[in-house]
Amino acid sequence: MSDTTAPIELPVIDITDPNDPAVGKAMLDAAAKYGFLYVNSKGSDFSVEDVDRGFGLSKKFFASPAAEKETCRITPNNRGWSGMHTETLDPEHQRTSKSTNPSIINQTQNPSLTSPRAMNFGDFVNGKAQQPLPASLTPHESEIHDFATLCNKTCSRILNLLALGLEVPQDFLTSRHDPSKGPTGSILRYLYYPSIFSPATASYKHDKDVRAGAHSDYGSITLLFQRPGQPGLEILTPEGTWAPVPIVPGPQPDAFPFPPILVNIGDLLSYWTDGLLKSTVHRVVFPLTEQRSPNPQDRYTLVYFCHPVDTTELVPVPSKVVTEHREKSGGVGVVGFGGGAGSMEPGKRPLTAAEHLESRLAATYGFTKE
Ligand SMILES: O=C(O)CCC(=O)C(=O)O
Ligand SMILES: [Fe+2]
Repeated sequence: MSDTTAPIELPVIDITDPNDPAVGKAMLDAAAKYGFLYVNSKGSDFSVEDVDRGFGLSKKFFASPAAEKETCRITPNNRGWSGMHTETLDPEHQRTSKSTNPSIINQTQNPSLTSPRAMNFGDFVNGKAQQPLPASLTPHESEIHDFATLCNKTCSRILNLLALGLEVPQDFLTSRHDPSKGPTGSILRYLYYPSIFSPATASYKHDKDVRAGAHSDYGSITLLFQRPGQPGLEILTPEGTWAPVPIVPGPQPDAFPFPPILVNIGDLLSYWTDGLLKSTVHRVVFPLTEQRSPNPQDRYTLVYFCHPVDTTELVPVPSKVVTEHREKSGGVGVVGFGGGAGSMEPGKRPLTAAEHLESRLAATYGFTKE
């Protein structure tokens, strides 16, 4: 299942009008077929400057001294900085050696492991981060908060359109993702992947090593901002091959003010819709095209993982589209992690969003709640 095939062609959806049922249908179809789609940057809530500023802050952070980053090392609430070797996204394949013993690969001191450098920001309260910020970012707290707020606004458009496609009350999803109603698991994340030519990764091979192991995301939807000339994302197709996702789709790269925002469905929304919406496995590699480029670049991405308010109960979505899917697929099968919301046992209370997230984080970081 490790062949890399032709790049995948995903639809680009214009979300300027979040109340257009035809757009809602197109959004739902893409989410059900691929689990991935692009949102046209033109109809999003972001200006070119907003996105440039976000990438500028990320670069500033990753260029700052390690001792400064250490002051905000990642904690069990998933906030903070992780250098290499903290995440175990896909322990089977995330290695350079041929060893197949996961207990060896899983050791954080194993120098052959690679994982992205990341900085995670959780909810802001009244514009204030609820976590230590490093010296490089303390003067920029309000800009980081503004970026996260824009992400949440764009997610609201997308969730509104998905609700239209699902034919449920239009605010069914947005009202459950409103951070003013309480803490959420949402995370804004800066990511940095050195190019295969950088000293940190020079011994790596494009066909053996990955920059971020195969995984699915945990939340409802994820926004991914990418820069031209910094490819690497691949998604697992239903045929079991890896398909690269172009940064700018289509024949006219200049058609967009900045590269379209890549959106994908996470495990929670897949669980909530009994697998109708797909939480597609993806990974980040050192692409061959990039290695052959005369000017190979490090890859920086900005990611926003949108989660519901923690206390949201993941009751079955009251959607006839979901019900039809459930009936057609012969009941709820294995959906993400722990079955689907529709397989709730009588008399048992539904899982909350916070419980769903906790179970996924425990699997990735080995964190367990006391
Ligand atoms: O940086 C990327 O391209 C993807 C990141 C990603 O998949 C993640 O952080 O979950
Ligand atoms: Fe991901």
